[in-house]
Amino acid sequence: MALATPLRLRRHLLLPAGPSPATHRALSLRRGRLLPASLSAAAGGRPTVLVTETLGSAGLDLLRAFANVDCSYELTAEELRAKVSLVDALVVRSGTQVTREVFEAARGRLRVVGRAGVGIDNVDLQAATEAGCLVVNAPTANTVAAAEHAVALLAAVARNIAPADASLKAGKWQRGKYVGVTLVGKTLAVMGFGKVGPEVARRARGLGMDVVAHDPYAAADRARAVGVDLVSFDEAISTADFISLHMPLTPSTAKLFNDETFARMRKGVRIINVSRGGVVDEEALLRALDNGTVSQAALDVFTEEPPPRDSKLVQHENVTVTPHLGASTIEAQEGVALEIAEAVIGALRGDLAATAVNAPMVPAEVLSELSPYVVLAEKLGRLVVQLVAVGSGIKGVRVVYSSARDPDDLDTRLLRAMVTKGIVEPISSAFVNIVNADYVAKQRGLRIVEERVFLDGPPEVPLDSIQVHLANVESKFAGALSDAGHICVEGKVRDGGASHLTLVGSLSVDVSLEGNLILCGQLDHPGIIGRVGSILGKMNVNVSFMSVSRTAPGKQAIMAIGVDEEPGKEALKLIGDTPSVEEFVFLKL
Ligand SMILES: NC(=O)C1=CN([C@@H]2O[C@H](COP(=O)(O)OP(=O)(O)OC[C@H]3O[C@@H](n4cnc5c(N)ncnc54)[C@H](O)[C@@H]3O)[C@@H](O)[C@H]2O)C=CC1
Ligand SMILES: O=C(O)C(=O)COP(=O)(O)O
Repeated sequence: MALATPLRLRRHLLLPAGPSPATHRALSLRRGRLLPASLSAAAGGRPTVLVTETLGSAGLDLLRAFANVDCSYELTAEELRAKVSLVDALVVRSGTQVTREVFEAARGRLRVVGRAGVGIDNVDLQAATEAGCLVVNAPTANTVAAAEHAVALLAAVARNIAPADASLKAGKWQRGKYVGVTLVGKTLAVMGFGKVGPEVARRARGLGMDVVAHDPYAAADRARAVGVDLVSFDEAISTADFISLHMPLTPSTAKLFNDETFARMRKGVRIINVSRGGVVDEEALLRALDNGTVSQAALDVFTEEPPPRDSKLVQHENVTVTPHLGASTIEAQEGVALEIAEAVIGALRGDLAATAVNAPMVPAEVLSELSPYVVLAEKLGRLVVQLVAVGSGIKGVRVVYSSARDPDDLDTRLLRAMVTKGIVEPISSAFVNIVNADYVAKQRGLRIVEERVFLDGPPEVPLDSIQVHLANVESKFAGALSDAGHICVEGKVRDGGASHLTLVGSLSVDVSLEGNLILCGQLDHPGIIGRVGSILGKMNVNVSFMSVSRTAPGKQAIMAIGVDEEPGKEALKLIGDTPSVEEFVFLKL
């Protein structure tokens, strides 16, 4: 649950990387680097942020200090699609539909969607994830504004403020018509007890109301702390005089308030909705208003916004409406604008405020600790996929982490994402990042299984080694097959954070994973190392590392040679022709 000080809750994540123009390469998580360089530094230009709805000025100023900001309000869907491929980030409120078509039109450039507010029902999260586009929101700065608006509407309906005001302005003086009801002693059901719900509950308690709440995911002790009982949906709606809605619009809350649920409410109930219009079946509400089940409703939100001019619901004499004003206070708008500007800038830089909606969040300290292993994981992925024989599809990937850490203290999501990135990117046009790694793996039918090997010892070091196994595939390098017949590579992080290859198949090696690698499988005979070394020397290929391992003297051996340059065809042929060299493979890291 986010707290009231979101700016201090900075978390980090690997920035989404997508297929993008060269000038935006800087954003992608480049091999060998944990965090992407900032756009401005590496691309020689500033990122561009498109803002499609009014945003508090302090937030705009913050964005402008970091990026080119294009404020284009009231764009048509077509205009938005045309602009979105020219920007790195998009900042919206509830009035912009960020659909799958928008992500498709972005053609990989759009990296971040910032929702300056809470509800993200106007953003197609699945499409964002598939596109590797991060979605962040500003979930805390408008909480109080929304709660105050709900309470304002609650009091307004109880005392007929809106119709009485209209009547007097129309020249009438109808004191008898607008007799209200008191709030003291009445029961309010707060539906949804996240951030706004409790604020409404607290205020309603202050007005002398009895408050119950329903939220399938809320903790009872949190509710009790504000003097509220958490009750079942049925109990809440059937005992309340007033019902205030504070849940998100999701497939399971859509039209939750319908003919059937209205029928279970107390006759004459009053309903306040400052959440989302879609949680109410508006036609059913109209019927309930007409038959008196619901005596009054106060609506800030509508299924379609703005609602049609002739909407019977809006025009209904027992309905009080506002045009989605819940978050519209000066203070809340300054707050969300700052909150979202911070989050968007952080995400463009490669770190993230604690408000990612479609990506795992990794605390900064965890990220910093895991950073060398993140690099290693990607390199092992790249290595292992190059060992697969052409035409032998990969299905199952087993990643084995050896560690003395308690499983709860080792967050492997990042590592899994990077193994996936390493495996998928060399063999496809897909760009993989932490947002879309699991999705991309699933799409490609890659089943990634993670296993832990528990080591004794002090848990200061997060990991001893990472192994990547590919089962049921043929290898172009027989020496990469383990005794179980899997392609297997293992790596460790050595002092100073360097990635090392420590196992190929079932043979231990020790070679730094920098530059490129030649693996030779040979019979362990004298002179081979020298011969291969001199071939490379003659061809001007600098050897950075060499490691040899054998099953037994005179038997099968593997030579792992790190090389700075890519050897030419002739050099590779000469290596292959070297007596006793049975096979070899050149691998790009
Ligand atoms: N009208 C406006 O301008 C504003 C509207 N909102 C809307 O208000 C709603 C609440 O906002 P927050 O409290 O910040 O969100 P939140 O995410 O903190 O809380 C929502 C709560 O609803 C609960 N919930 C989910 N399904 C439920 C169900 N079937 N029945 C009951 N509870 C359920 C969740 O467990 C969660 O605790 C959101 O829809 C948001 O978009 C928020 C701010 C301004
Ligand atoms: O934050 C929310 O969920 C809201 O509904 C506020 O919407 P708005 O930013 O005012 O369009």
